Amino acid sequence: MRADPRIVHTHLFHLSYSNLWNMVKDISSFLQLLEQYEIFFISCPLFFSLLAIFVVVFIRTFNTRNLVLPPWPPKLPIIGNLHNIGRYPHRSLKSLAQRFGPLMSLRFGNVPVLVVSSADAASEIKKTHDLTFVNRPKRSIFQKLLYDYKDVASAPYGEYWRQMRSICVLNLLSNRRVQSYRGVREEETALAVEKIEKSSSLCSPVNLSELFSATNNNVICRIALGRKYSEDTNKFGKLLNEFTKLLGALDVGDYLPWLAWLSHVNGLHGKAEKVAKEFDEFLDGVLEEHMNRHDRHVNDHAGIQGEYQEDFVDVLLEIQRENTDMFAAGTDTTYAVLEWAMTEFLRHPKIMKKLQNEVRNVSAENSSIYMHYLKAVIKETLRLHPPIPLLLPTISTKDVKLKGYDVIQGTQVIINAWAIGRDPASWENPEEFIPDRFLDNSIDFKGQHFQLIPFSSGRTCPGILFAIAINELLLANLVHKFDWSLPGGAKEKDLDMTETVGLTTHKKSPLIAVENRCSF
Ligand code: HEM
Repeated sequence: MRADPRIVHTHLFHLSYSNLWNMVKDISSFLQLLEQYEIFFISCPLFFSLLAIFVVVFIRTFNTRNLVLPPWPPKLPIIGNLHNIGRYPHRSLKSLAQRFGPLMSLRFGNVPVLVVSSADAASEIKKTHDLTFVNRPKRSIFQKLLYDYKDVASAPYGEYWRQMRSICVLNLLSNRRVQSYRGVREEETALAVEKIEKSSSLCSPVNLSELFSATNNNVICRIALGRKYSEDTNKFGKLLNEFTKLLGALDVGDYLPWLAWLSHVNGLHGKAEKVAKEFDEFLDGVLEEHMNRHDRHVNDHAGIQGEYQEDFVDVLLEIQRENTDMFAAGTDTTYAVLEWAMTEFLRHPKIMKKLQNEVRNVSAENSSIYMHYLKAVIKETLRLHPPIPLLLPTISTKDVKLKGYDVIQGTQVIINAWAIGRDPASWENPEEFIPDRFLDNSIDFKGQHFQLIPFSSGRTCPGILFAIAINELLLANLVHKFDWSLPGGAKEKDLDMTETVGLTTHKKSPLIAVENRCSF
């Protein structure tokens, strides 16, 4: 099918007065965004002289090919559509897609970008053209933080990635492995419940965000690194936090290589190098501890099966150390689900009651099989609040036709899972939190149903089972043992739903709740 000839890419600018005004607004939000990354000084005269030179180069570059590109919003010289990203890219891109369609062509600096905002289009990318879009774009921050793209998440598709990925899936995150971590999950959940009981006995509010993050960190550290690092909780937690924040930071040099120096001047690269070094030192300590433990075990138990239990690092030690950092991907994302689920419960007490009825009536042995409503609640939370709303970007390795449009080699692909989860074409009352919508169908998040892809599809997340196991257990325990309310008699509508900025989205202000009897 031939696409609408009106969108043939022959003109550079289509500016009406109204979209000129929108652009002015967008540019001011772009400047705010830059300010956030401390590069507000780009307004220096040097920048504007370079700008003039590149306007000419830009226009020449764009007018060379006659391609049928997906519809696009107006672009600015040099920066293209970088000003359209806004503070919350998943929200800004959804609004743009409502005007320009589920396949939208943008340009971030020099880089062509395809934004995908419907289940149907995502399925084309992830199913039909999976191999064309399986690679990740190179990003200098990833290079600095992820051992020159050696970790599973950023490694280029190929033999090395396949090996790392299969180690992950078979040895660390398989169903059998995840089952074997059950004891750790249960112990840490019991400790979390104990903490809440203590606070409740004094009628003190509970900082649920902090509790979820700490419990999840403890579970992951015990499984991944062999022990808790709670004595270093603040240090390790802060480091992880900075690590994930940096992964989501906008590095202008990735899109405009001639401006790469800005990230040196504004300290972004310096920060990345510092965090990478600190992470490295932390992991050195973990590895040394493991090697000593392993040697001691071999000496003490020569040939006898002892209590020594292999953790992730032991397995990874046999291969390479670079992959330990993938747990940064697991911590932040997993606890975000708990935080948003509890937030939605506090806004929808009837839903919390319905889940309580279910968990209070199911026996412990059957719990994971029969808790249909709990599973529905988790799906609904992932639909409305996917922890990585734009998934991880990929890049096309060759020119390809997609629904009649040209996608050129080197195009970065952003799949807006957040927008897809709220698409009225797939969901009735898409903005409402209604777990019941999952009770009479088999829609799941494992990558087969493209209307719900918080873990992506194709090159999907290998940590799904791991994440769901801890989420189900902690959530079930929290509503089984306690009745929750907002502190000080606050109403549901008072709950602040503002999100954090970055690769993963959390609630910006911590979620504080109290037991019902202490709410006034
Ligand atoms: C609710 C929790 C989680 C969510 C929503 C999530 C989501 C994602 C997403 C969207 C991707 C990118 C897939 C793509 O677009 O290509 C990803 C990749 C990945 N995740 Fe997760 N994740 C979660 C938990 C975990 C956990 C617990 C682990 C490990 C313990 C983990 C390890 C990884 C790894 C290693 C990758 C890279 C896979 C590859 O590129 O081959 N994730 N995850």
